[in-house]
Amino acid sequence: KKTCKEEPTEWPLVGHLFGMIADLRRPNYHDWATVILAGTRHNFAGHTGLAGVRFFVTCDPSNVRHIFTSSFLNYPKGEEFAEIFDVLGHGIFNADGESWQRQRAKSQLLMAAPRFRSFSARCSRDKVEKSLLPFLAHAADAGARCDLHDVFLRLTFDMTCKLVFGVDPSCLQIGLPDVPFARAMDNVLETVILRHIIPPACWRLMYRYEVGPEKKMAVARRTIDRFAVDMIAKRRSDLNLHVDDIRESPDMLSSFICDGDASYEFLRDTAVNLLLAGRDTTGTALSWFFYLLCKHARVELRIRDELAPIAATKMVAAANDMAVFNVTELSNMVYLHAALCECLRLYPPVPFQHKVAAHSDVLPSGHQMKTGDKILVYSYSMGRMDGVWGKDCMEFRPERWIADDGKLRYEPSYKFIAFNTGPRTCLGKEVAFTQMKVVVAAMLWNFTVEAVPEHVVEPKLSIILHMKNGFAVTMKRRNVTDVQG
Ligand code: HEM
Repeated sequence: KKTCKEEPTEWPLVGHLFGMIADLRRPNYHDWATVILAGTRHNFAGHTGLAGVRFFVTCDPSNVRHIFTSSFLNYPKGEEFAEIFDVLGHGIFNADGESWQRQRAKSQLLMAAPRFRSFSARCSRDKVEKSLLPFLAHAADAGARCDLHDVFLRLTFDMTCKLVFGVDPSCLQIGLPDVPFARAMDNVLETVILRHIIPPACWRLMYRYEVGPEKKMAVARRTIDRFAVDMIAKRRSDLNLHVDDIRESPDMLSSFICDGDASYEFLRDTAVNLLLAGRDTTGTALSWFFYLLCKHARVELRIRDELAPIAATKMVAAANDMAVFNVTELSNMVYLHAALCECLRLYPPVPFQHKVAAHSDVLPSGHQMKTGDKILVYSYSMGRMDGVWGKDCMEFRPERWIADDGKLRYEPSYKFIAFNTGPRTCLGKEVAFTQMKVVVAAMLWNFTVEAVPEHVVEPKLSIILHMKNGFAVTMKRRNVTDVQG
């Protein structure tokens, strides 16, 4: 018997499988999952009878804390996850156990180093100044519509390539060149979600014979591998040409090569994992942020008010000059930080995460897990539960992140799981905030972004919360000398 009428129908033999496949046609799968989780008190247990697979979907903070932290070792990602995401090879996202620990320790050491942090801050500012602002100014002057989602994914792809390879492929430029790697990555992410639902034997066969959605996957994998080979070869030859500079290059690939981890397989897997981690997440977060600002002029004004005293210290002489901000200048902008967190609560770029029960266990919600049970932790739904965030949980209200003393309010990461929680917490959180703040400040100060009214914005069915139809906007310059008064 259904607890909530939106639940997929359970059929004899095949369990919830057909119901879930039929529901793939829904315009917003994540909203549907959210309605079910709200109606089932945050937890839904199902099975796909044929293969005997049991799955459990949860957005219950006490379960999340148990799965990701207190019983972390009992809930690895599992072999099936690694197979579904085979494009990521043995990289950090796919790894469990000792291999994950080794990779995490290495990346953490590198990303926490002051040299890497200042490299990341410098790259973000330079990219905004030299690519993003000129691109948007051109769009504004031409009065043309642009797809802001595409612009941000190009921007964050360039930024991430610079951090990972030390090379900026300049995908964000006037004329918007074709980016085969990015297209391939989008195809991978779309196909991967089907692999979560279609029985493994079926999708493996489809992949082998390159039919149906798996054809796109096979083609995409070849494109991704070609890109990685080219970038690694280029970096190696650059480094060989300037042998003395190898240890000075702050990008991640150079550091790994210097550490002696130079096997092609390791470098390829690391690079592809980091590109996915950096490009899609931050680009997606920025897209939803501007989507929300277009609907909440009040929030946009408050961020501009917060920026005004910083902008006043900058000399902007001519009407068309544009102000650019350093991340250190923005470090005290509490409202901007709160608004970004509020956007990540409602639109987490990674809408759900995948775990498996290594041994039987009982969750804090009382649900019994058996060895091999699949678990989907639904971050998207967690941000939209009134039992977790209060009756106004569907409202975009940055103020909820600000305490009475005007400082940022602490929210535990098992409740705000956009960056994950526990030992596998996102390693790029600081890089991501740096990039987002520098981009938002420069765009809001120099431009007005207007959403094209008739354009429908909704999430794509993908493991990243991409926008299905993009985000059509028009840009208008703000006269910075006037507003500085
Ligand atoms: C708004 C931006 C971002 C969000 C929302 C985000 C979110 C996440 C989430 C949810 C995970 C866990 C994924 C999983 O275990 O399946 C994760 C892991 C990770 N993220 Fe991020 N991320 C962001 C930006 C970045 C950036 C810019 C980088 C690096 C340049 C990065 C590097 C990583 C790495 C290396 C991991 C793996 C950690 C591990 O497994 O131990 N992330 N991130």
